[in-house]
Amino acid sequence: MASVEKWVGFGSAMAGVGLLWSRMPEHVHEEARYIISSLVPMVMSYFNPYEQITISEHGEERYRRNKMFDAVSTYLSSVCAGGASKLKAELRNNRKDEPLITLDENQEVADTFEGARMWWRLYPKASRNKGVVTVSLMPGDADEPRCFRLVFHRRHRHLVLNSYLPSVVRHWRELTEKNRQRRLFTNHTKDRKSEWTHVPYNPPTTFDMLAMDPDKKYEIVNDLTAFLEGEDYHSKVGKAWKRGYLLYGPPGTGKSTMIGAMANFLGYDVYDLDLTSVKNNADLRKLFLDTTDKSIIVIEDIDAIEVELTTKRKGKKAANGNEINGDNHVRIEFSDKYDDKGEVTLSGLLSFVDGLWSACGSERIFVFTTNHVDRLDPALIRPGRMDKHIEMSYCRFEAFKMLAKSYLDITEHSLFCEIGRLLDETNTTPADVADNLIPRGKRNDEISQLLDEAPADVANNLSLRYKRKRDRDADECLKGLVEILKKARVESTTPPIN
Ligand SMILES: Nc1ncnc2c1ncn2[C@@H]1O[C@H](COP(=O)(O)OP(=O)(O)OP(=O)(O)O)[C@@H](O)[C@H]1O
Ligand SMILES: [Mg+2]
Repeated sequence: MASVEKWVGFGSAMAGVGLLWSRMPEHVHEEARYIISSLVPMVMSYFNPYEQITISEHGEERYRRNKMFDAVSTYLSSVCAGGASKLKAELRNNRKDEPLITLDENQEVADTFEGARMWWRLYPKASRNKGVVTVSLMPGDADEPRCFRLVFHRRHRHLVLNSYLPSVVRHWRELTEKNRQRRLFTNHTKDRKSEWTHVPYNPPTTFDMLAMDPDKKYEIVNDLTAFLEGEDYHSKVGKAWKRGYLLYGPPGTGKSTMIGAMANFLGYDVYDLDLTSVKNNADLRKLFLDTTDKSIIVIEDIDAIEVELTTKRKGKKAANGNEINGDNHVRIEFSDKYDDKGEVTLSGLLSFVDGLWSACGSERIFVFTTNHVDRLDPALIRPGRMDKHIEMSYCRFEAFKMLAKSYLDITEHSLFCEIGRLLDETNTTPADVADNLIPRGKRNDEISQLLDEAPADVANNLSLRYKRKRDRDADECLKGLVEILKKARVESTTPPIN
């Protein structure tokens, strides 16, 4: 009975409120509605202990990709996609045959971080105005982009914002760095503007395969390692984090091969700058500013580039006394100022190597190559400008042994002594030696791959045959090399007939 009375009382109270509401003026209604609508979420959140963070595929500027979205996507693929029942697979454009596994839309996965449980869900693209036809000039403008939603208990808010999300980003950076497809850029002119285009870049050479004096190689690898770890050092001494290498030596001694080995060692992209298609210093500056950090900027055959440069000191002499101006090879000349209207100047180029503009961007390696170091303008090679001058020289015995290991898979042979002597008496390039170490028929590295993949009994048999073939190849190639070296020795000692 008491409860019926209570309900009757509640009903008449509500009727009273309704009467009061109907007598209120319209503007009071508006205000009351506003207060109620802002109170509802507060009340809801009081009872709902979960909070959420939305990470949209596009940032505030709608056409810029939100890197946090990519970070989460990569993180979830590697860390907790295994818990989801629907995944997507995609093959990336690099040499690895591993598909990239990502979370499918509307899938939820759970993750645990420092004991806190969180849930991720990928929401698909949604139409912004359901049932309304929108006309947009921009593709995708009518859609809400895809987004990840992270839900967690509010007591973990601090942990999520200060530790969990930063760790997701860190994880993403490490993974992308490891799996990144390296690129080879080159500049060209389009609509009278210089720009970079690129192709995937997987240089085949590593420092192990590079045939050169082992001490010199060790020194270069050490130098690059110190560079990689040099962030603190460079900021402590106030130097831009960059390094310049000048590689010089005759054709075929491995200068370009060394650049590939450097790119492999550092994991950097390579920008191959063709100065002849750069109009002026302003163009050059734009190209430099368009390069990314962690890159090698290469100018090959710098002595041979006929860049018509604005000259303030015509008739200047190079270190060897050659007249630079008018010389067939070197037309890089001095300008004391930047010349944006005219053409590329040496000072314009050097301002990026160690001038004002060199501080823009970090972790850059500059590599200049030349066949004629003596023809270069002294300004280009003065001490401190190019940090290291590396001579790539003719093939001697130590370098030959590295080539024999890479090409023939041998570390000793009865002809080694004779070859060593002949190499000392002739000036043969590693390219020429390497040319003579290529066996006919199936290549040895292909065979050793077959060996890896074959079942044990087949492999044993193959292995014997492989060793016999390798020895035959080595005999044949080394005998051929001896003949070639003997011929080269005779030619080098015979005076030319006038
Ligand atoms: N030091 C070396 N170690 C291993 N292979 C080498 C070496 N030098 C040359 N080669 C082989 O010879 C080929 C030509 O060498 P590379 O293009 O690096 O010479 P380069 O010094 O850049 O010549 P150029 O001055 O003409 O540009 C390479 O593809 C490589 O196979
Ligand atoms: Mg080269």
